[in-house]
Parts: sequence; structure tokens; C-alpha cells
Amino acid sequence: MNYYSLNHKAPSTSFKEAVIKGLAPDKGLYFPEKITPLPKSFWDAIDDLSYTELAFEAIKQFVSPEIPKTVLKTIVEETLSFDFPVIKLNDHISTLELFHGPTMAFKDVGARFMARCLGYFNKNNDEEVTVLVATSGDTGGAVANGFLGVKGVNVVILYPSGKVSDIQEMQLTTLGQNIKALEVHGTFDDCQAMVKTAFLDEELTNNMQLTSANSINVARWLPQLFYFIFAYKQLHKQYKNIVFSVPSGNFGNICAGMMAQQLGLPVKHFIASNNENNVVTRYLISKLYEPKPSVQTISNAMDVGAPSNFIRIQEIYKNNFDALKDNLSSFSFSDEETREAMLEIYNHYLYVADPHGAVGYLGCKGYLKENPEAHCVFLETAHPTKFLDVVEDVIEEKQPLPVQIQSVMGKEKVSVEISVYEELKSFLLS
Ligand SMILES: Cc1ncc(COP(=O)(O)O)c(C=O)c1O
Ligand SMILES: N[C@@H](CCOP(=O)(O)O)C(=O)O
Repeated sequence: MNYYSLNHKAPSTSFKEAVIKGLAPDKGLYFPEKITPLPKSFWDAIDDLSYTELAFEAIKQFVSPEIPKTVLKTIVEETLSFDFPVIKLNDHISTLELFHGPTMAFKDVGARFMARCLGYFNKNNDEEVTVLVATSGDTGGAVANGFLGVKGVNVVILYPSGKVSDIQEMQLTTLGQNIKALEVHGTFDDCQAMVKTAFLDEELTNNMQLTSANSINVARWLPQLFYFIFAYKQLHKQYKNIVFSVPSGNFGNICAGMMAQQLGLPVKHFIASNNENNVVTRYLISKLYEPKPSVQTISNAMDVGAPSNFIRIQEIYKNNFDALKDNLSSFSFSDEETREAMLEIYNHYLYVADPHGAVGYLGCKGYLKENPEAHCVFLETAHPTKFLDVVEDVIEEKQPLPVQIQSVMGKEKVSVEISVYEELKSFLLS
């Protein structure tokens, strides 16, 4: 599959080059040249196919011919070595738990898939690759875990100082080896802007092979489309009008869901559920896309002022506002509403949701008011214990810590503080 730059000022490139480069030379995100819907026989067989078979068929067109089928099979099997259960809360709302991987957030799938693709492409290459990642909380830990000890790969994670949870910080600052953490005095958007600037800096790119493990990288972004197919497999016999409420920040996950829909997944509608960082909610009301600096919230991983992937969503809908609006609703919620939702979910359903999932739940409720015939699946994008302070404070109940979380507790934090791009550059050159 070839990929073109959404800035349209760079040549199109293969999957391999798109993964290795991360971002196109004109700073545009890569997008597949063609999306071929999966045949009816695939959807008809959904009950008989395993998760790995479904994932293999769904991703095949995007990675071939550069990744041979046998290699892809192994990559998919290794990537998906944990569960993706749907939990029904009531007849209209379910949640898809995406936190059963090693770092307990939905990023594990993309990070593990990308690490293996990069490993395959680099296997006969002596040149080291530096993977740059900006994180508002979860990508950093997942990429650190996914790339730990991978030969020839150095990972540099930029995270906003004081704006990630304690456990998220431990996950990205304590692993050592080939993983380095930079604590940025700024917001996630500052981290993301520094990463994008680095890709355009010839002094850097002439000296080292840089790539990104954020969802701007197609190998990190596209595997997220599996989730929507997995949820559909579990629910389609019971419910007809399935809609997804996706807690959104950088909009990679919801955009991957829209790619699954392009492949033919019968999704009725998407809901982008936001905290107070709500550029897309405002856009759908005003038609004006006006990013603004992010504000800090209790669903910190969604504290994104300028979502990278919105341009991919615009591409899917050919920049047609009405077509997008037909398929996408968006709601924005305050921290107070989020806390109330966490308590409501706990009291009514004895289910402990994390703050991001709770925003997704509120998105379901908002949509169902006008569309009572739908069955809404909100994505539980991270395990509640990643946000221990908030969760225990709201439900007033001590939470047992899963082994994945226990394994990072008490380890020594190692990070380097930086404030401006020049400091990132000298760190990378040193
Ligand atoms: C727990 C959690 N929920 C939601 C999001 C938002 O996902 P996206 O950036 O793909 O919109 C993130 C971060 O990306 C996250 O870590
Ligand atoms: N919420 C993310 C922000 C980065 O998103 P990505 O999908 O583009 O990597 C995080 O947790 O870091």
C-alpha cells in the first residue's frame, strides 16, 4: 500500500517508508492511497473468525506487500495476546475494555504492532533508529514497554511535567535501557509541536534516523481499528444500531474506528466524547476549527488542544462538513460531570470506570437522549487504577492494584527536564 501526505507537498511512499519516517517531509500525516472494503463473506464469517484472523484480514491491505503474510500473522498474534471484553451495563450501554495489555491502556496494541513492524524492517539494518514520542499520559508508557530492549531502537519520550498521573509517570520514566524520558515544562501540545519540529530539522535528520510512535505513524494508528471490529463481533447478534462513543484527545482512536467503517463495519454513528478540550465539539456546532491551548483535567490523557488526527478525519469525509456531521456527534464534559458519571456508573452498575471512560459514558448518554433505539459502546481506554487518586476519591473505595501496575510501583524515576526545542535538539545530538 502506498501512502500520501495530507499536506500534498511530498511524494507518496510505501508502508515501510511511512513507518520509518513517521511524518512526511512536508510535515503532513500519511494516509493510505486506497481503502478497499472487506468482502461480505468476511463480515458474514465474523462469528467463526478469531480476533487474530479478523485483525489479520483487516490490516492486510495496509501493510502488504512490504510485510509478507506469514510475518504479518506472527505480528498480529504477538500483538493481540490479551483480551478485549465487552461488558454490558444495560440494554443501551456497553463498554469495551481496552486495558488488558501490559500498560493497561488502549495504546498497547498500536505500540506493540509498530514495534514489530519496525523490528522487521530494521532486521538487516545496522543504523540505529530514534523513536520520538509525545505523550499526555498513556502513549509514552505503552511505547516504552513495547520498544524496551529492542535492538537498534532508542526511544525518547516527551511528557508534560506535572500533567500525567503518578502511575503513568512511573510507567514512562522507570524502565531505563533504551528508553529516555524528557519532562517538558509545558503542555502535551508543546511536546507534540517539538516532536514535529524535530522531523523538519535537517541538522537532526542528517545525523540520525528519526521516527514517531505517536498515532501520526500509520503503524501505530491503523491497528486501533481492530477494537471496533472486536466489539461488533461481541454485540452484533444482540443489537442492530451500534454506535461508538470514543473518549478523544488526539483523535487517532476514533479516526481508526472510521477506517473500520470504511472497510464495511456496520457502525451507525460515532460520538467524540471530550473533556473541556473540545475543539471538535465546537467545530461541529460552529463549522469553525479553532484549536486553543489545552486545559488540565482529570481525564489528562485527553488534554489536547490541537488534535493531530482531525485532518485524517477530514480526509475520510472529503472535507464535507455535512457528511461528517451525519456520522459524528461530539459532546464536551467538565471534571465535575465526569466525577458524577464515575459515581453513577459505580452506584448503578457496580462498575469502576476511569475518568476517560466516564467521559465516554456521558457521550453515550448525550447521544441516546435523541437516539433511544441505539446501542452505545463507550471505550474504556485505560484501567481505573492508572488514575488511582481520582478514582478512589470519587468512589471512596480502595482499589486492588493489578500486577501490571504493581510492577512499576516504587521504581526510581529518571527524567531530564527541558523547556524549549533547542534543549530537545541538544539532547538528541548528545
Ligand atoms: C486513556 C485515554 N483515553 C483516551 C485517549 C484519547 O485517544 P486519542 O488520542 O486517540 O483520541 C487517550 C490518549 O490518547 C488515552 O490515553
Ligand atoms: N493521549 C495520548 C496522546 C498522544 O496520542 P497518540 O495516539 O497520538 O499517541 C497519550 O496518552 O499520550
